[in-house]
Amino acid sequence: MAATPVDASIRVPGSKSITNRAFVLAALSAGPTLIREPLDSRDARLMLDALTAMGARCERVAEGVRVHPVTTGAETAATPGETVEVAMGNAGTVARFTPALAALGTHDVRFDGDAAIRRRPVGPLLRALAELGADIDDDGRGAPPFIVHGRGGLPGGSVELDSSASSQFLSALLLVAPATERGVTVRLVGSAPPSEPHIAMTLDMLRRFGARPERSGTEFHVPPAPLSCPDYTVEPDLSTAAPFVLAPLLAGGAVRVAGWPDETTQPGDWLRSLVGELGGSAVLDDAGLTVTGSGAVRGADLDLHEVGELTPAVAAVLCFADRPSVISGVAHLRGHETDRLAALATELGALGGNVTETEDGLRISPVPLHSGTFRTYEDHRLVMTGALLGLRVPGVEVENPGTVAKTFPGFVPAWERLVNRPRD
Ligand SMILES: O=C(O)C1=C[C@@H](OP(=O)(O)O)[C@@H](O)[C@H](O)C1
Ligand SMILES: C=C(OP(=O)(O)O)C(=O)O
Repeated sequence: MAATPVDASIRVPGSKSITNRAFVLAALSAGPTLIREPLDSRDARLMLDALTAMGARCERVAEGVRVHPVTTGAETAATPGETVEVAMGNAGTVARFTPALAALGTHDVRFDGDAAIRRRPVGPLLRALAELGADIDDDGRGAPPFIVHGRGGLPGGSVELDSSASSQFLSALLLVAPATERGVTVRLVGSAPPSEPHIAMTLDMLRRFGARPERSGTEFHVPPAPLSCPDYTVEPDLSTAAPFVLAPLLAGGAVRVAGWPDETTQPGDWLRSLVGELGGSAVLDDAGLTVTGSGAVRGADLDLHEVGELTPAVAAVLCFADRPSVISGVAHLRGHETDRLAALATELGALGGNVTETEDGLRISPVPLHSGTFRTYEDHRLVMTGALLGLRVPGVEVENPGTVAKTFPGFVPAWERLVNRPRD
């Protein structure tokens, strides 16, 4: 079916990855940090709640959020001897970045969350933290729920880490490293971590907060350092922008995304080159990013190892390409919000699609799709996938769209404005 061309200007909320790193670094800083244009979503709130439970004070102010660090927190949420509860929801950033902070405090902190987070990998990180001096009780399961017994500090030191299941393990160690007594040296073992831009983001933000991280290939060193960044502005989330940026490829027309940064460590910036490869055009200027498309999509073989979180949106577009496509390098998506490879193969298949799982990705052979329910497994990015499919397939019902609140509570009205634009 020929879709109605889109023509929209949109603004997406702040980056989840930058917001939650900024909150953590602010909580470890010497003084208060004003974080401007932060994301306000389920994952961001879970992060603020976790930091508050561990003694930080987080104030919503007109300009954004002001975080008063753990060290100056007037009161912790718990009385001495009481176990602090941290709810991680299904937020990878909360699950991976906050346990180390609990080691710095003096309480017992119990971490748990949605059923899905109990299935997401965290074992290699917990083992590394224990080697750096954290006292962690996980009954040897390497999964939530687990308790971190705060000992008032983290000695630090050298550790080997297999971060191939998630780059967030490495980011977690690097983020806490300046607050450790001896600093942290991490030597990566096993296959390369995914999401290299997110590692660059961690190093960049550590520098912005005054730390001096060093990297030599697979070895990282962060010496102890006082952190400070009184004023930090969060970039728009370019991965949240993905469905909007890709919409003109499926529907034709144009979408402008305001505030697209000239330079960024966000993986979503790769969308600019992807759009060209799939047959559209993307122009970055003072107005932001403008993407145009004709509704015709070129197939492509794509290694998404570095930008795995974009896979669900990209897979939707490739279902309408002029030839079969292969997505590779993303075996780790089986440990994301849900097993994304299984979910995409199953749900695209349920609409008539020919999508099969490979060892490390998906093979997508374009065939006509039909109406039906697109199940979303409490995964925000699958809601976005279903929305994209709806541009070309009448009668796609996206199950539980509210789950998109993990990163973009306003997604549904924003998408409706894109799709139901007033006619000229
Ligand atoms: O550090 C981060 O903010 C993230 C890293 C990536 O995790 P993985 O390396 O586990 O894919 C990414 O997929 C996730 O959405 C956010
Ligand atoms: C993998 C993702 O999230 P999380 O931060 O929970 O890992 C994602 O947003 O695609």
